[in-house]
Amino acid sequence: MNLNAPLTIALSKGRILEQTLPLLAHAGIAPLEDPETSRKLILETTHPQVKFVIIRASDVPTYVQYGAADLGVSGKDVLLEHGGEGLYEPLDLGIARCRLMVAGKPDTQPPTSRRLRIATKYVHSAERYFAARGQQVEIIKLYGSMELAPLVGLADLIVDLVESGNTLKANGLVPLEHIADISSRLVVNKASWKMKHETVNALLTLLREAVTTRSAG
Ligand SMILES: Nc1ncnc2c1ncn2[C@@H]1O[C@H](COP(=O)(O)OP(=O)(O)OP(=O)(O)O)[C@@H](O)[C@H]1O
Ligand SMILES: O=P(O)(O)OC[C@H]1O[C@H](OP(=O)(O)OP(=O)(O)O)[C@H](O)[C@@H]1O
Repeated sequence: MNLNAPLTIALSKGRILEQTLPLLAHAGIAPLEDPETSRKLILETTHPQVKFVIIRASDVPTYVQYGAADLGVSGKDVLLEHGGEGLYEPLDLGIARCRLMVAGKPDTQPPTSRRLRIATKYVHSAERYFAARGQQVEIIKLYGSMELAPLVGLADLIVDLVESGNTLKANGLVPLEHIADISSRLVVNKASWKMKHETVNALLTLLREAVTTRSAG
């Protein structure tokens, strides 16, 4: 790929990196070191104009919003929380697919003397969802292991990601309501989109092609 401007791409370790690397490989871009084992946070790639920055999944929109990275790959769950300011979201990569759901114990009854308590990492999505239904709830912000909250009486329900349902099942919980289908998106800094349009567009075309080829295969 012929790029006439340098590009920084923000990626997070784990499933996003694992599933994005084959798509980037289609564009001739591969890291020079294994990002899963390297301690480096900035990685050179096989393309002299492209580097990766390796950050937490929930930090990707922030790096891209402020232009510290031109592009990034971010779960729609994270983008819904971030709000999408300063970003374009031109391509659904169709990876890291799951659902954002309300879940709880199968016999959950709404409390009579207080508001329903919802434990979640997804505060904004949960607030929007229950507000749209006219339900007054108390949101309890957690950073992980949401499934524990209903088991120990911290919350009545949780809002979390569900893929196979195994995590819920292992903890005696059931999915109750579907909030949103989630997949990872290519995000682009708005200024980079304008200033480096030709370069960003060249990469976007190749990634779109990789996504289409993979879906067909
Ligand atoms: N079980 C799952 N199946 C499929 N996709 C998932 C699953 N869990 C999370 N995802 C998607 O993958 C993205 C990255 O998840 P990952 O577990 O790598 O990071 P994280 O631990 O949620 O993020 P952070 O480190 O910022 O807290 C999520 O934002 C979501 O879009
Ligand atoms: O329905 P399942 O297939 O069980 O997947 C759902 C689980 O996956 C995610 O956690 P993950 O495994 O990514 O751990 P993390 O939240 O610590 O990153 C999510 O937070 C759920 O706990």
